[in-house]
Amino acid sequence: MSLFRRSRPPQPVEDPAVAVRVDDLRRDFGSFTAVDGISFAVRRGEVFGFLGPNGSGKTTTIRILTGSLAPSGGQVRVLGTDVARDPDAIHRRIGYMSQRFSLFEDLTVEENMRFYAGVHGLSKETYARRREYVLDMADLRGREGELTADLSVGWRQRLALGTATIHEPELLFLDEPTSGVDPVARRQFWDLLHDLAGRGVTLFVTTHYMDEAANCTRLAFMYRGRIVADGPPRDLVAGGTDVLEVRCADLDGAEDWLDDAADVRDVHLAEGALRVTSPGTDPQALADRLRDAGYGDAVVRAVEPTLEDVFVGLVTGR
Ligand SMILES: Nc1ncnc2c1ncn2[C@@H]1O[C@H](COP(=O)(O)OP(=O)(O)OP(=O)(O)O)[C@@H](O)[C@H]1O
Repeated sequence: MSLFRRSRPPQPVEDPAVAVRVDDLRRDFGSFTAVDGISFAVRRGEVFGFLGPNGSGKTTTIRILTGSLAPSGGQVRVLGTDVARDPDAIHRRIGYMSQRFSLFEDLTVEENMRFYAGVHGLSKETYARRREYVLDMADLRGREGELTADLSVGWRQRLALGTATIHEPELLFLDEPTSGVDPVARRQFWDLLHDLAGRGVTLFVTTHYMDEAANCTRLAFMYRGRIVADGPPRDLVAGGTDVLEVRCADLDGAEDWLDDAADVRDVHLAEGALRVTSPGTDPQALADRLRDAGYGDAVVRAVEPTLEDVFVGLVTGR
């Protein structure tokens, strides 16, 4: 054993307003690179949406940020702490809610809350106070003794949020927290998230739902291990290429025809019209081509892109 402590490289002075800072993060699984040199920062108080198709590297990134997986390269600082050096220091200050809710189905509501209070070492007094908060927040008062398995998905989801925040974390990671939940429960859940954000909790959320993405203050979009777009939702939409909307009687036929057109990146049906991603294509020129192809009644106009259009454009353009 050396008598001298090995000197560590000096740590950068962290901006206290930054909750998460990721620099050139990389994670390989064998010869496969799941996270390919990403960099971004999340400011305290933000509702940060981390988006991307299945397999793009979101969960891998969250596992690294929460200290449960080691990175292959790069730096990660969470709440000013180097996660790789001191994972325990951040565990007390962060919360994590996965899409599987991490609840014990054969325990009651009360027992689940008490279990997570124990995991985080809450005192009796703190637990008594937090228990009241969770019961009110999750609308579970009177159901303390019910088996978790008997609760509806929406209630289980709110209980999972309560157990993930029982220790009052400063930063909460939510990995697809609303998958499999009906639209009403999803909206109620987002109300709870906004309430948490209003109390100063930084939220780091992954979701597949674009309406939820629009609730975030900032978004990063992952694709094949890289961040391909980053910014407030409004800026991302404003920076997107216009989408062409096509209306005609035979939408199925027109969709097939457009699918085969070389300059069309994406076409899909939404709300009774076709939305066509085809950067640089003039609406009138497309209407003429559709008419020549036998869709004489086609009306084409340029419309504002939605977030979904922007991301479809990013993915199909690669
Ligand atoms: N332990 C592992 N061993 C090998 N490959 C892995 C491992 N974990 C993840 N991967 C691969 O890394 C890629 C990224 O996975 P990850 O779960 O991070 O994606 P994701 O964006 O979270 O997707 P989803 O939305 O489906 O959860 C996938 O191709 C996945 O198969």
